[in-house]
Amino acid sequence: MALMVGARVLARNLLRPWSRLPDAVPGRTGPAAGGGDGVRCFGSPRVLVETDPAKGVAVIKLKNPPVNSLSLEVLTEFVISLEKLENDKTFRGVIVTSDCPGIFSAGLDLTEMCGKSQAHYAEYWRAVQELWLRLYLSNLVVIAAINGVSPAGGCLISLTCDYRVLADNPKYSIGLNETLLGIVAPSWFKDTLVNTVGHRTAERALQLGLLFPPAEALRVGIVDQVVPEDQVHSAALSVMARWLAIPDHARQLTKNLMRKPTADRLVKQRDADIQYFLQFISRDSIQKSLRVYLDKLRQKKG
Ligand SMILES: CCCCCCCCCC/C=C/CC(=O)SCCNC(=O)CCNC(=O)[C@H](O)C(C)(C)COP(=O)(O)OP(=O)(O)OC[C@H]1O[C@@H](n2cnc3c(N)ncnc32)[C@H](O)[C@@H]1OP(=O)(O)O
Repeated sequence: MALMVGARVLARNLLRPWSRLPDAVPGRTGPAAGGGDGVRCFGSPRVLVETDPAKGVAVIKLKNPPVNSLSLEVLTEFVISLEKLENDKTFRGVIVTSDCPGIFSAGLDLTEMCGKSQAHYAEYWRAVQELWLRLYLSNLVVIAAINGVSPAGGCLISLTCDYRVLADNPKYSIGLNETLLGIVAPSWFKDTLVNTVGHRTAERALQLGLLFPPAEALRVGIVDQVVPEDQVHSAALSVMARWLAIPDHARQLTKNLMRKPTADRLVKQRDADIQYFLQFISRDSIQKSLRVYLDKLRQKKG
């Protein structure tokens, strides 16, 4: 039942005409994503989309302050924006970045996984799955311009992209640090990392919950390029131009060849994966770990 409610909510959101989204900001023109006129913006307050139709490129900027945590709303709005871009043949590439200074994304929203109902957990997890599937199998060239710290789910978002550019700032670490929270990265998180850095590096990184600073991130291959902070966006645009020089059909079929077997593993057992998540996240010991971790984050200031 819970699963059906979750699926219905997501389906309703996905099918809702864009212009009727409650938070939509349609047709606003704004400063160019890559310079020049004709850039149009749409999206929602939490997921801004700047489009440059002449270049065929869009920029998705996550804006969920203070830390760009991936709440249910952010996940849903992200999927809707992506789908809109996928369905508009004007666009061939998208850059994913953050509008929150110093933070790409703090990952999954811990408050969505703590002290909530089973129905809520199911709805939330389905939304996490949905975003991962959409990003991982996107026909667009997807480039991450990582302009801030990127733990756990934030790292996962960038791992689904075709290429990762990280700003060279020692504070901007990246990795799947789930074990440090007392939780476990699911198999498809693990697969995404293995496909990027190889089995041994992934095993060590996952068990130890490693967060890599830029130079190390580049060395292990969890990012493809490290550039000075003020050049992240221009570097992402240069990389985009190179990837867009490849004929779409050949690149897309090749991407599919590389990624579909991994995605299919989740698609085939999506409901079972949700049930597994429900069992895991509802355990008293896991809820306690999450509460302790959240309290530590909150007390940091005091
Ligand atoms: C066998 C298989 C089993 C399968 C079962 C599945 C199990 C579940 C798997 C789920 C996987 C989880 C992936 C995740 O993404 S979990 C999230 C991991 N994220 C983190 O560890 C990052 C935590 N945050 C930080 O380290 C820092 O906040 C920061 C990002 C470095 C920023 O530091 P800052 O000093 O600028 O800000 P800070 O004061 O810490 O935070 C400001 C407020 O934001 C709150 N907050 C931070 N992160 C989160 C978050 N991820 N979710 C929700 N809220 C967050 C923080 O509590 C502060 O709140 P407040 O202002 O004090 O109220």
